[in-house]
Amino acid sequence: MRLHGDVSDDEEEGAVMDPALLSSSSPPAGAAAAAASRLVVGYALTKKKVKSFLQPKLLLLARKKGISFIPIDETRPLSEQGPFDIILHKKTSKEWQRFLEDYHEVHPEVTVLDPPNAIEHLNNRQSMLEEVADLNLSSFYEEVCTPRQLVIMKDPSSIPTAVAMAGLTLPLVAKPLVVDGTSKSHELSLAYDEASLPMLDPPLVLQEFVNHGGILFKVYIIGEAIQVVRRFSLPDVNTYDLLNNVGIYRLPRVSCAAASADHADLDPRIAELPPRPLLEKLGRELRGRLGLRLFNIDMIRELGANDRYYIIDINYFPAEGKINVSSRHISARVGQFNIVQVGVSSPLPKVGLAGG
Ligand SMILES: O=P(O)(O)O[C@H]1[C@H](O)[C@@H](OP(=O)(O)O)[C@H](OP(=O)(O)O)[C@@H](OP(=O)(O)O)[C@H]1O
Ligand SMILES: Nc1ncnc2c1ncn2[C@@H]1O[C@H](COP(=O)(O)OP(=O)(O)O)[C@@H](O)[C@H]1O
Ligand SMILES: [Mg+2]
Ligand SMILES: [Mg+2]
Repeated sequence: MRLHGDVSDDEEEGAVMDPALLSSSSPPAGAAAAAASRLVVGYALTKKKVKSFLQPKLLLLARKKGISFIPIDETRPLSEQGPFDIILHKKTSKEWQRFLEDYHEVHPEVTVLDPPNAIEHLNNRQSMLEEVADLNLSSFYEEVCTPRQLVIMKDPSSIPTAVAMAGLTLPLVAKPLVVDGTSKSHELSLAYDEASLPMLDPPLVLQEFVNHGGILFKVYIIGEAIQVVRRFSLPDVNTYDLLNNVGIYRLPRVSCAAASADHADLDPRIAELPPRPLLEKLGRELRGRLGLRLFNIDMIRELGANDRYYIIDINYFPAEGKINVSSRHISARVGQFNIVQVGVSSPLPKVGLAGG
């Protein structure tokens, strides 16, 4: 049963080493490897994700801990595969969601990472940020909010009036409303003037651009573990830019392409990481509210307001492989399982400051 609507594997480039080949020294024997394991993780991921996440070092380390990763065959019933202790997935189609929920009804003892109905919240740029508004951070000096934004479902000609009614301030970042793993869902634009707004293509979210010194914090939350890295972001927009630019500007894939800024020579007021206790509280709150254990938060600090942070994006099961340190350790604890301690060297591609 080929599940439609996913970013199908056939579209992905490149051959991928089947991790099951690594789970035993003898010829590939997923079942035998699984039988010898303390913990069996079935996974349903695109080839791109397998390549970026299930790196050989992770698999060998997991194997030492008695953990094996077994690919799920989406053309066969899940109940005929396994048995699994954990199912790890990043698939968005409705068929897959039903497939997994039916299986989990029969096998409630299997940990699903993460429940599809929880992941669904992050597939929409409005619902993904709704929980942020209700965060209880009263015991913190810092403020964490989201930029003011407006959802436009259709009728581009209505955008200028809607923006004026909402009192949004230009420039505005236009983002596709739906996030579905395709590159189209990452096609962002920057709108400088009201007259250009009808050129946008709904459904979209229009979000006020917040100057933040060109540095973004990517906060990875994996179970109770938290890892934060700096990335180059879009440059600030000043009054001169606003007065001398009109139109809609397509933005590059900043968060994917951005190189690490962890070792860049930056103004400490811009580069200083958010306070650890704040990130830990954010992690706890959002894990509980979103019902997720594998996600990351894109966070910026308002330029000149050292204690005001904005969460602008939340991603499910993002590319941990881009966490930049010469080697990184993430300990992921899920429920009663301690999945893996990951030590992987992951040099980052060097790119210039994005955004031009
Ligand atoms: O949204 P931003 O902040 O850009 O972060 C993206 C999203 O998490 C992507 O997932 P999605 O497309 O589902 O939102 C993810 O693609 P994968 O999950 O396919 O890896 C990218 O990984 P890389 O493309 O490997 O960088 C990661 O950089
Ligand atoms: N409201 C905003 N203010 C300032 N910069 C923003 C804003 N929204 C997005 N950006 C910049 O654009 C990048 C991509 O936006 P994001 O919402 O993370 O989309 P994606 O899901 O494609 O990563 C961010 O990493 C940040 O650099
Ligand atoms: Mg992002
Ligand atoms: Mg995103």
